Amino acid sequence: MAIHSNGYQTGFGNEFATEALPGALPVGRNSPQQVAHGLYAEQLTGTAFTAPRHANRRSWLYRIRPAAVHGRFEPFAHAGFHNDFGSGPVTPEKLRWNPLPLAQPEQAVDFVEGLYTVAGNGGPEAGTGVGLHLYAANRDMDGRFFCNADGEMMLVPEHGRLHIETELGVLDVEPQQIAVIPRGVRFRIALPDGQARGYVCENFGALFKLPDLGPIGSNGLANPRDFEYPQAAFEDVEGDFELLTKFQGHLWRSDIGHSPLDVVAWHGNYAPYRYDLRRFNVIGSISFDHPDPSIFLVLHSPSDTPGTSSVDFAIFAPRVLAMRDTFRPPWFHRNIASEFMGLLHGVYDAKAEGFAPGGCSLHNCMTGHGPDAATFEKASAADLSQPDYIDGSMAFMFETRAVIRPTAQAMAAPHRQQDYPDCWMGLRKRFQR
Ligand SMILES: O=C(O)Cc1cc(O)ccc1O
Ligand SMILES: [Fe+2]
Repeated sequence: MAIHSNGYQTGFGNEFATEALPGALPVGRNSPQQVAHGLYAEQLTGTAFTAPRHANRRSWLYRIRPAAVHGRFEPFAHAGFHNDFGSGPVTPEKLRWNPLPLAQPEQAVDFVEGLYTVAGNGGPEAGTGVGLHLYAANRDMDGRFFCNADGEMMLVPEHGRLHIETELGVLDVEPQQIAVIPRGVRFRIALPDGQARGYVCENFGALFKLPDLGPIGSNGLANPRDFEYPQAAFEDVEGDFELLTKFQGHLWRSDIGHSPLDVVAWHGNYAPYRYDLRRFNVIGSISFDHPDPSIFLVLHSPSDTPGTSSVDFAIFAPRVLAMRDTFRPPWFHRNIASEFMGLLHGVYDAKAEGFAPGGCSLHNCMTGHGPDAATFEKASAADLSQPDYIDGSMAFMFETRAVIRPTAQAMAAPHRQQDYPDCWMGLRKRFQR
């Protein structure tokens, strides 16, 4: 069973129209008395009906059976994937993890089974915050579909491609590309390389959007036309399938006698999309000093406080550092925001070693951090007459307004680096009167 991509349409949040069978989309109305080809019309809203026009997101789906047609929900156990970020004490310690081990051949694990919750804040009930998860999988979702009613999901592959079949069409992504699947959209993931590993940000707050550019002007950072949305693609298949739904932090299952990937045509602006991080137009200092990493913002979910995001997704992409009389890597700092980082490729410029592709780190609110001792020694003696070319490296950060709470399983994980804080202990006193 596989649905092939019918290609993409471009432009962040555009009003798209796509049909996999000619004539399937109604013209001039959304809900005619009879839809062509005997399809059902169904609306999917991602914002309040009355959200301002510029922020309003909804799509009309023309499908073989409405989404309501499936068996009864019952709880589905998945101990590793949840939104239980706890309410007790949370350590201010600097934390780092080695990559989650790849799924082992003796155990077949699909994308959903392979989800592992590292940390998070807020939750689906609060309607703000994030769930931060990893995945490690080695088999296709077979006869199983997934849907997240708690938030949109940003998938950030680090190893292996993902073939993501959704109700609205297919997204193919490889490491250094991301996919965003809107809240409520049903999907199935196949692994063309047989192995996959990466990160997931589950966004409980406002939908991810592109940042305003202010004095940067009308171009730069992630450009809207580089966001790709699928053309409609469907299957007409019956069988004994399973629909898993994440609802209020827990998984539920129901039988479904047909594939829910049966949307023949759709139109609207609420749809899955992909973006290639290598298309990010990096802007930085061309005189002196290292700017704040907000300059590297790809997408953000705003909070109710102007200028303060619920979550920012920023990337550290290949770039040239030519600043004069400047300590070029990230400075030492303590921030009000909390920072969860991952590495997709290469070496991150603030950490000489120990931060591996597939690994992650957490520096919470006001926790002092910055370059490790080896990076500091190197960069404070570097020859600044030449530019530094940061090539072949891609790191990212989910930065949140609220403190990020690591899960009990992440704190106890064998792949947690217990000695991580030691990487700063070699920063000796340099002071001289
Ligand atoms: O801690 C980090 O490595 C992320 C980071 C990078 C940067 O360039 C400036 C601030 C910051 O938190
Ligand atoms: Fe930081």
